[in-house]
Amino acid sequence: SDFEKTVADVFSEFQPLSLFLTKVAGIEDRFNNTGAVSLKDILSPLMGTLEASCQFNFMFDIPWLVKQYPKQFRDKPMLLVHGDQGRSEAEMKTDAAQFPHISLCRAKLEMMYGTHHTKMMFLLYDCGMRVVIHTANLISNDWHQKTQGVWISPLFPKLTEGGNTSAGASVIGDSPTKFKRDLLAYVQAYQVVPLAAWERHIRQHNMSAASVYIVGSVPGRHSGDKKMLWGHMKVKKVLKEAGPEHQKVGSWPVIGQFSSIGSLGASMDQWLCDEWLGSLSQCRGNMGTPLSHSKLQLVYPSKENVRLCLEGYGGGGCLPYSIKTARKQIYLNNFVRQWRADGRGRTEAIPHIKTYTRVSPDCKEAAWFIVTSANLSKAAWGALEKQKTQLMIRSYEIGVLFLPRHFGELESFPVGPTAEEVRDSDNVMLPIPYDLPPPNYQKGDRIWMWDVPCVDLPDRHGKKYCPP
Ligand SMILES: O=C(O)c1c[nH]c2c(Br)cccc2c1=O
Repeated sequence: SDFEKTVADVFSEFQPLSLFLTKVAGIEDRFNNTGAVSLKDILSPLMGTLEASCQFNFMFDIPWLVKQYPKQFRDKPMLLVHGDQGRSEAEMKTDAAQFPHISLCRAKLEMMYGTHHTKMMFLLYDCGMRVVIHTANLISNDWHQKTQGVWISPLFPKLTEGGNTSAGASVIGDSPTKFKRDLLAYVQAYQVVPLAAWERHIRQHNMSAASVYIVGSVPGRHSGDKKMLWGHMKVKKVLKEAGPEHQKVGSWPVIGQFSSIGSLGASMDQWLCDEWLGSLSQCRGNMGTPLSHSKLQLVYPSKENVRLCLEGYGGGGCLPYSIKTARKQIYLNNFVRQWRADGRGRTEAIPHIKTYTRVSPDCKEAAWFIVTSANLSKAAWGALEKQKTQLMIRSYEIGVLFLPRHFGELESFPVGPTAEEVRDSDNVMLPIPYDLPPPNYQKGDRIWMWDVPCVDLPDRHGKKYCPP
């Protein structure tokens, strides 16, 4: 029965996609016992005997983070990769100073408004290493009552012959999706000394079992063939080369789901529908016919979704969409859908997860799926400049793209509305985090903005919302 399941059981039940949600306090056990992990689960000795780890993230509570490691691993070297500058970097150094096994590495952020959003773990074991790509900050609140996504890699064994074998251009021990090549390119883009050791660890492991694509973003103005390496242009490239056929999926809707929205331009045709949707609606054999913007659905919590969530209005604190930005892009109201996740028991767990997918009109199949740190913003996905010759990205982001062809020559993923169906299915099934189709906003409801008071109706704790 469920209560005896270990994290090793939970992990093996959800292969080969290995796509999990985080556990949520206060919901029925069945929604946490299958297809869901905590940070302690991920770091458990049952997943491997840790020698060292590297944590990429945006927000860190270092004393809390240390306590998530099992006691026997609490002195193993840990590198924290962050983007903090000035005072917040000083605070981080103070927090880290009390832990001799922790060192810090600041990612360069030379583009205005760029952030180090990437949420990734490198876990080096005595017998191999694992990569975890997820959406949660390393603070207690992000792992308590929110919906977060986690992809956990297979255990990558150490390469036998001669270790790092930097065989010139090609990479030894890579997968059909070039996971290792692209992960190395991402790590190398930081150009910081502390990551050189982790680059070597990656080189020394056989990652041929990785069946997902890396979709990363690194700050900069990327041109030439580097233009297709990052952000939405990487997605476009992969979908064009290896995505499902246009005649099968060409009319399917594209669904974006995220926890924040950037300034996307005065009209939908400037970036959202031409450039960004143009990349995410790519498929093999596509003759360039753009997807009608009536097929774009954007899942982002409404005010009522926040009011009724487990955390009450406070849950909106991680949905930093400002009225200043919202009033410049009212066209978004035509695309937004509610967050509802009854199938996973998480309708009331605010979505900090970010996912992007393309599903059939009957909601039974998915053409592809992405879980990533990237919200709906130009800073994260990139914006083409100079007559589309360069892709300008402000932030570090990372995610993974699942294509059906790498999971048994499938043409599409059957969609699993509940974790039990995915667990019990004999064939590959996509554990979709939210209900399909995403419901429209109700009349009188509005998009959540974190700087707009809510004084008409109280939340479940009887509180109103009066932002500072
Ligand atoms: O990378 C992330 O996950 C996040 C980035 N920026 C945020 C702001 Br600004 C305000 C509140 C929450 C977040 C957040 O969660």
